[in-house]
Amino acid sequence: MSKKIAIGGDHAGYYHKEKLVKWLQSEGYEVTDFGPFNADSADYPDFVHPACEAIEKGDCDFGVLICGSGQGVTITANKHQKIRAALCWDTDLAAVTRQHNNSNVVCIAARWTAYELAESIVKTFLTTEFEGGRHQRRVDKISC
Ligand SMILES: O=C(CO)[C@H](O)[C@H](O)[C@H](O)COP(=O)(O)O
Repeated sequence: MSKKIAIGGDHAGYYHKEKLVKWLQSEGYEVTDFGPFNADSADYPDFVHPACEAIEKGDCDFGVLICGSGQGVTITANKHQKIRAALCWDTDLAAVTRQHNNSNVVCIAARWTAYELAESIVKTFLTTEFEGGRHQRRVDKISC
């Protein structure tokens, strides 16, 4: 069954998001776009919270969040109990956060990440498995 992806961000991430939606769909992912739907100035929490709620409810499997620096979407997403969001600026980080942290949301800094690299980061994130073992014990200790 195809993985279901929640995607969202803000105006600064809008153009990356639009391209990522098309690319993810072409790869066979089922994508739910939480916006924004144009490049007008927008507030990332308005789009990040609904995207994360969809993952927490099980409506989506993974999230892709994009803002200017990636910081705002990461901070917001990690307010959710069931979300482990990681800001990734290369493919090695995208792989290790899946392997070690079982992250379920990848965050991208659109103003510091060329589109082609963003696509590679998302591809690596979505195709890398959690290693479990000692990492499961640590992930279990994250919630407070
Ligand atoms: O939340 C952010 C910074 O931590 C994001 O990078 C936003 O995209 C950024 O703050 C938007 O800035 P703008 O000046 O309103 O375009």
